Amino acid sequence: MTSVQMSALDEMVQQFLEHASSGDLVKVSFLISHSRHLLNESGKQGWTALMLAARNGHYDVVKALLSEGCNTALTNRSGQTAHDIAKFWGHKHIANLLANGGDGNLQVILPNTGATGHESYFSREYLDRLSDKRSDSEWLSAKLASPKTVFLLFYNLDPLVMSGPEELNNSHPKMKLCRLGRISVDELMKKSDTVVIFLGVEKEDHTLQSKEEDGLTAWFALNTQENPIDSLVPKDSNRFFLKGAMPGLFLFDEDEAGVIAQARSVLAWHSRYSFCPTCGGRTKVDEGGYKRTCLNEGCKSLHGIHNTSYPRVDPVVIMLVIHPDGNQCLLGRKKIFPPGMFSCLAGFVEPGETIENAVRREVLEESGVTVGPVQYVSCQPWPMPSSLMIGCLSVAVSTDINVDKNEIEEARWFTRQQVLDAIARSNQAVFTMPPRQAIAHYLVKHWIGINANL
Ligand SMILES: NC(=O)C1=CN([C@@H]2O[C@H](COP(=O)(O)OP(=O)(O)OC[C@H]3O[C@@H](n4cnc5c(N)ncnc54)[C@H](O)[C@@H]3O)[C@@H](O)[C@H]2O)C=CC1
Ligand SMILES: [Mg+2]
Ligand SMILES: [Mg+2]
Ligand SMILES: [Mg+2]
Ligand SMILES: [Zn+2]
Repeated sequence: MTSVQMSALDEMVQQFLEHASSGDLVKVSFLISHSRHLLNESGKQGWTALMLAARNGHYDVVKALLSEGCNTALTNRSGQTAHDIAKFWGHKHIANLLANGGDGNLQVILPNTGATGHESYFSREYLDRLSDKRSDSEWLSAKLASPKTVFLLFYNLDPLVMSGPEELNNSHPKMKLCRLGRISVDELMKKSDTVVIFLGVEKEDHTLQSKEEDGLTAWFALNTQENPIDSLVPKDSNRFFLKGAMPGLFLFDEDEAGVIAQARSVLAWHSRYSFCPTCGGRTKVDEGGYKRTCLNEGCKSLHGIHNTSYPRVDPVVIMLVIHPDGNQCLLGRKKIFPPGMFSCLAGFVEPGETIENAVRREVLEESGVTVGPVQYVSCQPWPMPSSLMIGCLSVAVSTDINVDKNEIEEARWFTRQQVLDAIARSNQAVFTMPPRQAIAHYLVKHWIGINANL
């Protein structure tokens, strides 16, 4: 090698080390992609790029160097590894990343155990779904005729309710579902456009009464296209259809919220899928309302398993993104949110996508922030119309925000103190939280709980 070539190489090493030291991820990545041998090169006093990035707290550069497979065991002339250096200079997340070979943030910022067992609003299973009875038409007919059976009525997906005696949040009356008997819905059951679905049986009611009667109290839900209030018997002026999903559906107790989540999602599916999605033919309702079977004998949907024949559930990821410093979180607001409210970012999982990748993609699309580790926390059925909100915590590896204005009006990093102020609704609060019934509210509180121990 000539001295000219030597000096060109030295210069490249020098530049590479400088970019690592100043945290220029783009240039570091570019140089590695052209000259991988640079990864473990050292400069003055035996300092490598990894050590320099660790010294100056450049998390994303350290992460990139690790992912390229750089040697973490190298020491400088003082005998320090990059891990020793990060620890010494107080860069806790980088020290942890180096100690754990790439996923260190999980230990520092996220709790050791992911799933919390938290019960979200809309998630309580008040009824036993008894899915094996859905295909037992004799049993279903007996239950539909029984005076003990409970019928819930929906008109265009709005539930029939009565105002409860208690007040919620001082502004909204608490709602109760009207539990109708067979006689009240007799006329409606005869109408061809009324959809009836079997919800399940009351759980605590399993005592066998006689050989003919199993003693189970069954619940069904009906949806009608025309306002049936005048045909209900007996007349009761306290009953009304609760219009719109928000905030109406948040006003029930936890038992009824769970029943509504199940009933409304299945009824919404029927109202949107009256015809066969495969051939456009007419369908009939089967399996207690949990299947629509195509009436066209030649239809492909009659052979094999077809998800078009069953009620759909759309998975949505909803995530609280934590800043690499562990003390801020990323929240965004859509135009339709009430003024001042910020919430977790969320988005539909796409076909062929993992939960983790959906979290990373949606956060990047909506805010421009890159996410590293992702951890599942808790989930929530969301019957508007039929999503499953999959709640995650995740850790950002970049911090610049670049909002996609089509989806989000604004996104910001909020400090722990700002979040605490918002939860406490203090005068200092710079934003308002989503309501307690939304999983976003829980995710934020969950993070605050974790951080309190840091
Ligand atoms: N429980 C909670 O705390 C929160 C719940 N949400 C819910 O999460 C859901 C998804 O959040 P977004 O930000 O709207 O998702 P998103 O960020 O994926 O954007 C929504 C857009 O994606 C498209 N899209 C893709 N797949 C879709 C599907 N299966 N159904 C409908 N649209 C689909 C549509 O163009 C839609 O406008 C919404 O239904 C929203 O109500 C959102 C925030 C908080
Ligand atoms: Mg999106
Ligand atoms: Mg979104
Ligand atoms: Mg999306
Ligand atoms: Zn068909």
